[in-house]
Amino acid sequence: MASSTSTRVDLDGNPINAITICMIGAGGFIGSHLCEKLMHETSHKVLALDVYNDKIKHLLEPDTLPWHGRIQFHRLNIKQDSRLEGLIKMADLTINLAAICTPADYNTRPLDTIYSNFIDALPVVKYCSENNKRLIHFSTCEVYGKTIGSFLPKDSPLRQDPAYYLLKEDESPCIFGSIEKQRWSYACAKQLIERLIYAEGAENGMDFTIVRPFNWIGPRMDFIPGIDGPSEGVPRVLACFSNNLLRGEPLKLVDGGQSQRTFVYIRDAIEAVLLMIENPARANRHIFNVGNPNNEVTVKQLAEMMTQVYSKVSGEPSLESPTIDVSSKEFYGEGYDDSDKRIPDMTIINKQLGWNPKTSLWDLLESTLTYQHRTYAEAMKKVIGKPLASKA
Ligand SMILES: NC(=O)c1ccc[n+]([C@@H]2O[C@H](COP(=O)([O-])OP(=O)(O)OC[C@H]3O[C@@H](n4cnc5c(N)ncnc54)[C@H](O)[C@@H]3O)[C@@H](O)[C@H]2O)c1
Ligand SMILES: O=c1ccn([C@@H]2O[C@H](COP(=O)(O)OP(=O)(O)O[C@H]3OC[C@@H](O)[C@H](O)[C@H]3O)[C@@H](O)[C@H]2O)c(=O)[nH]1
Repeated sequence: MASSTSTRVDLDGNPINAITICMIGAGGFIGSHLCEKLMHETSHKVLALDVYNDKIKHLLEPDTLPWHGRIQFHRLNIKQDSRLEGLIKMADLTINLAAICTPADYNTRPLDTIYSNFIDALPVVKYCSENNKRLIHFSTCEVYGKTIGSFLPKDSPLRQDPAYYLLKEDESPCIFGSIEKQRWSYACAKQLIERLIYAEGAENGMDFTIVRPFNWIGPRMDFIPGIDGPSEGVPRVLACFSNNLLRGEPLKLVDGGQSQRTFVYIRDAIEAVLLMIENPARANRHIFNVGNPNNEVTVKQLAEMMTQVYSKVSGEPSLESPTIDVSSKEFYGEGYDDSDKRIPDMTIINKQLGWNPKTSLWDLLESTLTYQHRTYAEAMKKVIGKPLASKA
């Protein structure tokens, strides 16, 4: 149930007034969690824009929901829809989440990736700037690319020095591979739109906040191939590994699974976004890393942990050989490349918003894989036509 605005205050003790938010890409993974949070815990209104609404249907129907009238879905493609400017004008704040953001697309559909992450975001920035509207734009940790340390010899002690790997919003360079490594089409398009937004702030006084998510994961992320997405589709790693576990097949480790990632629970990350929404004076003109530096693993370790957790929550024994190595060329095709290591520096978000993530990797995997099992195990059983062991 929404709490009344008079009882909620911002970080400086001022009452929070209800606003209208134009959320583009509201039907996706992050958007669905943000809409849920806004409906359950605030009095803000949401104009939810997307081409799909499956992940927010539970918030839109039936009319008897306590937040009825505070969320309105507009099915539109921002590539070509004259309603966009009007909807941005109706709102106090625009949040842009719309993007192609699955690595399997970056090297195989580089044009769509660049158009989606740069060209299609241009009118959103323009309408916000021209109409003096605040913009929260979703960028990515991928704008950092590779760490400086990755260019040092493998046995160099400097690789252990945070100066060579810690990713800082206001200091770290953006290091991408060569143009034929089309993996970087996404990071490069995101970097250019960040620079454009920053320039709108500097030259035209636009109020903006840029978010750089570091591998946010949780329920409703992407799709399970052959169940609620194309059988030949390749989602992000959480859904790829969930799919393997649901099918009882080995998890595929791209190039041995040696890349490192830090994973943050979606619910923790959404807390950070709500702080940005409700504390504009502290969030405007800032770029924020949002991740959990304490949850670092190699992809191989992630696979091992997910195998253990899934066995616990499903009651099914794990395979004798739970993982299998696959080359990146075989898995993603020509032009794939990878970020070696991603640890967010938390100084700026701590200082401006006092935010810290709370959930350990084990705990977030336990709640997420419980959701995956509950949501997909029965459907998967039908697809692969073999009965699953019931939970002991
Ligand atoms: N999830 C993460 O860990 C992560 C990490 C880094 C960056 N990001 C960024 O956060 C944003 C949201 O990511 P997500 O994980 O929720 O992805 P998602 O794919 O689940 O959500 C994106 C949504 O945007 C919509 N969309 C795309 N193009 C559109 C268009 N032309 N018109 C209307 N709607 C359109 C899609 O239908 C989808 O529902 C993206 O910008 C992504 O680059 C996410
Ligand atoms: O089945 C798989 C899937 C993925 N992987 C590996 O797992 C790692 C993570 O892959 P993900 O698909 O989650 O995507 P990445 O972390 O590389 O990029 C993501 O980062 C931030 C966002 O901008 C995007 O959501 C996406 O680009 C990569 O090293 C990838 O090669 C596997 O080893 N096996």
